[in-house]
Amino acid sequence: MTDSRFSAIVTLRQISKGFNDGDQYHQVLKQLNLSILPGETVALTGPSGSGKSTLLNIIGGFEQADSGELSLLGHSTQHWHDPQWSDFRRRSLGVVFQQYNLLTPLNVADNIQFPLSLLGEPWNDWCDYLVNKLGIAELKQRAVEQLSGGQQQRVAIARALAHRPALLLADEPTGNLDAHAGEEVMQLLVKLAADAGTAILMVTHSDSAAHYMTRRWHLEQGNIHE
Ligand SMILES: Nc1ncnc2c1ncn2[C@@H]1O[C@H](COP(=O)(O)OP(=O)(O)OP(=O)(O)O)[C@@H](O)[C@H]1O
Repeated sequence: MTDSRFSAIVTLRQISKGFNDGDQYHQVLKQLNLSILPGETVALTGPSGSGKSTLLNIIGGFEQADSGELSLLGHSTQHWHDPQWSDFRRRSLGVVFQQYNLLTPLNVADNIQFPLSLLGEPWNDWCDYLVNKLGIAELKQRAVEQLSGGQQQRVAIARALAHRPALLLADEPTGNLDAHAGEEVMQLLVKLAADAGTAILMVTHSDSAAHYMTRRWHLEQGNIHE
């Protein structure tokens, strides 16, 4: 599915999105033109309700824009249906949420291997590297619900990067952690994504988390200010 000629991982052209709020129409995203290059890291900031999650959801294919064009890995998604979106997500997308969203019937190792198992691939040296760097190698057989929040977020990061996706979407990844654990998680996230060659788009309300990214998109009243 990848096209060797593409230069941007994500390209938005004139992307708009709005919602009906009672009898009022509220335009959340106004004709946005944006792109993310391979390996770039972008913090997406803005007031509550400004549309950060909506933009992330559009890029991940979880919501549709009202108009405009989204291209991923050099392919227009205009005519994509479920199989194309599933293929993109399986091969090229990792996600990290504030609420870890780990698979609770599975242990740590099985959670991390999950994206690889969808591709028919086994645990590999990269997975060992991830768990060692994240300090969770000793926890591989543990049930995820027995772990602390910081440990669960480390497992979520390993799972998101196990298949070395081109793009990681993160929504408030340090939102549930104390300041110290949040700093540690951000340092690891940035280092390991760089090792994997993964670009990051991260929604955050935290200035200190945003500083770990090389670019910042500030979303306000439907427009992005960089
Ligand atoms: N499915 C929906 N139906 C109607 N309105 C929606 C829907 N999804 C989002 N909205 C509205 O769009 C606006 C943007 O929401 P969004 O969740 O993207 O903001 P956000 O910047 O991520 O907010 P927060 O920082 O509080 O998480 C809000 O006014 C929200 O109420």
